[in-house]
Amino acid sequence: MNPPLPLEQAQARLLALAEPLDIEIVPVAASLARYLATPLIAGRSQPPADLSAMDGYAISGQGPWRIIGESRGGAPFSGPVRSGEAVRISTGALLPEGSDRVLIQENALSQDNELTLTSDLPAYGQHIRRAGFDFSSGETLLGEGNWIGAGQVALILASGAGTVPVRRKPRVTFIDCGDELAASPAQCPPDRIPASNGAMLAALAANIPCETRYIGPVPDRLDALSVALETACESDLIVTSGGASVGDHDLIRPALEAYGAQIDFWRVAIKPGKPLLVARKGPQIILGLPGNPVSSFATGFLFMLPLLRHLSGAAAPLPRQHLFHTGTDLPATGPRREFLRGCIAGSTVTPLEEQDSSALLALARANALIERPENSGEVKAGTDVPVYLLQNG
Ligand SMILES: Nc1nc2c(c(=O)[nH]1)N[C@H]1C(S)=C(S)[C@@H](COP(=O)(O)OP(=O)(O)OC[C@H]3O[C@@H](n4cnc5c(N)ncnc54)[C@H](O)[C@@H]3O)O[C@H]1N2
Ligand code: MOO
Repeated sequence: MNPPLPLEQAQARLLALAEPLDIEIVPVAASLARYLATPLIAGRSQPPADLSAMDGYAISGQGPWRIIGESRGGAPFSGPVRSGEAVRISTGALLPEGSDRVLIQENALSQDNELTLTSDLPAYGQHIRRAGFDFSSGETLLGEGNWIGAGQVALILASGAGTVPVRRKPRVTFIDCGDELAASPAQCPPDRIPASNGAMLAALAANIPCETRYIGPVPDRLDALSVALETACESDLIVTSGGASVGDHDLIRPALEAYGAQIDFWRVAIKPGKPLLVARKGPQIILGLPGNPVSSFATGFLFMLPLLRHLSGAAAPLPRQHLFHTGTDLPATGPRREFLRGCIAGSTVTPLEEQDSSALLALARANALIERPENSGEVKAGTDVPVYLLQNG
């Protein structure tokens, strides 16, 4: 039996197994939470001309001024402004030719088309947004693999694009495996437990646009597991949970072999989540996550989400760490990298008391995973520790 892989090696191996999916062109509104498949190049400049940043008067010279017209959004003033002249102007309106600054209306008095100052003269160029100061036509605005959020949606539209190239959405099938699992939480016999991992993993993936499907719970029988895997044969990714360990009824490995998948690696030196199994069949990837709910969650967070981001074309698919002070002393660790469920309050993260890999109450109360390096000594309260932010509370 090979020793468990170190975390970074296992993550790199998983991502190297799969290519980002094919490119499709979608309307900008449909690109939210996806990743740019090509760099974004500006098709226009923003602003397209010098604009006023305030409501007031575009002026030329020292004043007083004679008001000769108006420039407003969508209706610019045509013609030049000469020294001693002013044009009424709105925020965002085109600056008339010849005006060299904008006087805000709070600092001016207008009477019978005569404009006078009630405060200091604005400096040359004041309250003017110069053409192209935000971006210029032909400029690279965002790189390939950039995530598309609200700000990016606005930038893509402003750059002159109505559509955007992204990777097609991954098709994912979640399969819950185990004789002990009940499909209905409300009608769960005393010797069973409600199946919750598949729904939890689908929820974990909900921020990444995917086409998802659920199968289960599937009993611990090779024939039943084979049917489930065959049913999911069109998926880009199959995520199973349970049956990944060494027990007599842990059948994911033989079921995958019968399905024709090649096992790439099994077991990672992390706690929880050691018995993670990774396999592929052609372009399809299969993640066999451990059944313990917190182990499933941790491997979902550290492996499934990065893989989904990678398939979706993300430039940086791995989760990001942040530093927080630990609120309590943290015990020494063994040969596995540990991920403690913790709660962040202000700049402090405190591990929950219950760290068993089946403990759902502590998982639901956590909003962070605290990373503890393998073979590390005890850490004192107040020390900075690396933390992954969760979205469940
Ligand atoms: N002799 C050894 N035993 C175990 C080892 C080991 O190295 N040697 N590893 C342990 C570790 S670590 C983990 S993690 C678990 C993982 O086991 P499996 O992936 O085989 O999971 P199961 O045995 O099927 O289930 C474990 C536990 O989780 C519950 N479960 C399973 N699926 C679901 C689901 N969909 N929803 C909710 N709960 C689920 C299941 O009822 C069990 O209680 O193995 C250790 N054993
Ligand atoms: O890895 Mo298991 O996940 O320690 O319980």
